[in-house]
Amino acid sequence: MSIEFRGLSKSFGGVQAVSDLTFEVAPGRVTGFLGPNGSGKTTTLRMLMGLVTPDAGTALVGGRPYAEHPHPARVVGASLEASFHPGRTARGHLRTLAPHVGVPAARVDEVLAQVGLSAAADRKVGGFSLGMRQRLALATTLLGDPDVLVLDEPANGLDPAGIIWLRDLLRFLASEGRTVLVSSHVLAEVQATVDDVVVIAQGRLVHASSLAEMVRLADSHVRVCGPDLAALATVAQEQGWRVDRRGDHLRISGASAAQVGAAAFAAGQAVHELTEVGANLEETFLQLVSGESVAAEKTQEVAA
Ligand SMILES: Nc1ncnc2c1ncn2[C@@H]1O[C@H](COP(=O)(O)OP(=O)(O)OP(=O)(O)O)[C@@H](O)[C@H]1O
Repeated sequence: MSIEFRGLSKSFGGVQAVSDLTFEVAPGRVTGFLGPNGSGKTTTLRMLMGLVTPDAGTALVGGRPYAEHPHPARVVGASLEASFHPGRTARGHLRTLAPHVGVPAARVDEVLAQVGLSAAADRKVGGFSLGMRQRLALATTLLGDPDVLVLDEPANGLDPAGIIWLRDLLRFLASEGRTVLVSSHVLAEVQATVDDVVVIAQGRLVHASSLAEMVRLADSHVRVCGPDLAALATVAQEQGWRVDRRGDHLRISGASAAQVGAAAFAAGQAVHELTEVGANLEETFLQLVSGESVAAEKTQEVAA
């Protein structure tokens, strides 16, 4: 079940929170919805869930507005409005929700186990850490076994082990064919989790692609040195890789260090240095959201 945003706009007083936003979120993949603080992520997700009325445009899940699904909570699990009564236990909180979602009480213990909260099931939520609250919020979204998960900053408050756990869970849920949309203001936080990225700034779309394509945009390359740079350049060009000569080394794009090393070895060319220079994704992300022209031009190339 895909999510579709078409020409979505919303302003609050004089503030244009979301402006003519159009993008799609595919099933079976984890999509990162990224943008700096105040860029309009939460407002967009709230419009998807029918909590805010757009000034223009549509936000559809599986081809219709969220509220028009016969059992909406069985279709979309969203962590936007997660609030817990501090005096209630984790199990009690989920048991209260179960009838509204339309699932039997037995489902509660399943989702508590899924998020690693079985041992804390009968503890009061008021005493929960931020990470435990995040897990409970996730349990809430999973209650209706929905096809679509919409998670607002789910990694907030999780420790490193918790972040790895969340990554594995989200990847598993996507592998089951679910649509997983995860908002974050830090690309690095979701980089290892997401398949696709949607970046917004000041309410506008600035980039939408697979993560792989964004890595290409970030221009990762292999740095190679050797006694005969001209011969090494010819070897790389024959493989169809892009080669730039930079002083005492070559910068080769479109290949891994292993591929460059193997090609040089096959051609009998000595290599003195072979370094894979990782894509600086965070820098690309910051360029995108600050609207720097270089990144914008590159984005248009990708879009074309
Ligand atoms: N109910 C509201 N009334 C007035 N202004 C609002 C309201 N909701 C959002 N805004 C404004 O709209 C803009 C976008 O806010 P939004 O919360 O959607 O951003 P965000 O990308 O989710 O930010 P963050 O990462 O900080 O959560 C901000 O300028 C915010 O102040």
